[in-house]
Amino acid sequence: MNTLDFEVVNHIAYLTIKSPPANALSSTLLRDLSTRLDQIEEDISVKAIILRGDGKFFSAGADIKEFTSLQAASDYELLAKKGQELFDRIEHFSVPVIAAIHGAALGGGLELSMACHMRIVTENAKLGLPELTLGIIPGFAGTQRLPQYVGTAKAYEMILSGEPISGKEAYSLGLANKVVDEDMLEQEVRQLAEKVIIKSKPTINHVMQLIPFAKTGNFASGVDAEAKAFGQIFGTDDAKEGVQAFVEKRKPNFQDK
Ligand SMILES: C/C=C/C(=O)SCCNC(=O)CCNC(=O)[C@H](O)C(C)(C)COP(=O)(O)OP(=O)(O)OC[C@H]1O[C@@H](n2cnc3c(N)ncnc32)[C@H](O)[C@@H]1OP(=O)(O)O
Repeated sequence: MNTLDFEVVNHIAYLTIKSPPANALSSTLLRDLSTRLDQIEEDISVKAIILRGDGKFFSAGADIKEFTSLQAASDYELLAKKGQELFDRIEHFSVPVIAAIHGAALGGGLELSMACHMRIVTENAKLGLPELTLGIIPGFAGTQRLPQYVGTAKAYEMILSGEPISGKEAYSLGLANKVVDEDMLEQEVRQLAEKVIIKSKPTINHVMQLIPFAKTGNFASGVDAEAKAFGQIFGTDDAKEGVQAFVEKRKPNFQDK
């Protein structure tokens, strides 16, 4: 798989988009990403994923050059559906994905990062949905996810003007969890992942299932699922260990079961 580098180190899967010059999201890259997710799902040791871009950018979006090979409206619709399904899979993945954004996350690149669970950005990164500038519209769920993060007024402005915002502004709007200097990005993202991987895997998995209920606005179903999961988690060895460790004033030793 040439479009993505992949390695697992200390419970963290590193997925690095490697598709020069702009890390455009070609159909090959999207397929490779899906295959890597399959692989990660099989690897019970993985407790966090870091998604990043090699070279100058995180990703400049869908591969504009590939668009010229498509003809019918149904071909474009299928392309959008495939991207949407993959990003939906990421949003509902059982392991958290942290996007490390530098350079640019534009169009499909921003849409991909918005499907991730957390984003750390560099101050000068450009984040935007410039599709209208190309005479097209966002197709990988950008019209739906962007307002969830920045509110509808800012989403209208960003999509209709086509102008990107900086990493600094993305953080101030709540689109990013943290803004950092470019030379600190790798370290900051790893430190966040390290805070996740010391947790018990069943607790991570439950949270990953529960938070998406909040996004769909289905509060009643969400709290119902939360209560069931809360009941289940108390049957695990790690819950017993975590509570016991608190009482004994020591750090827990989780076994991920
Ligand atoms: C459903 C989803 C839809 C979409 O995502 S539509 C795509 C939305 N994205 C965009 O419109 C972004 C387009 N790209 C840019 O605005 C700029 O580029 C950048 C800001 C990312 C970088 O600007 P700079 O540093 O000046 O570099 P450069 O010379 O423009 O680009 C370097 C090379 O990268 C190719 N490239 C850039 N973006 C894409 C892309 N999205 N798809 C395919 N190729 C891309 C260029 O053509 C060029 O290539 P060469 O060196 O061969 O001329």
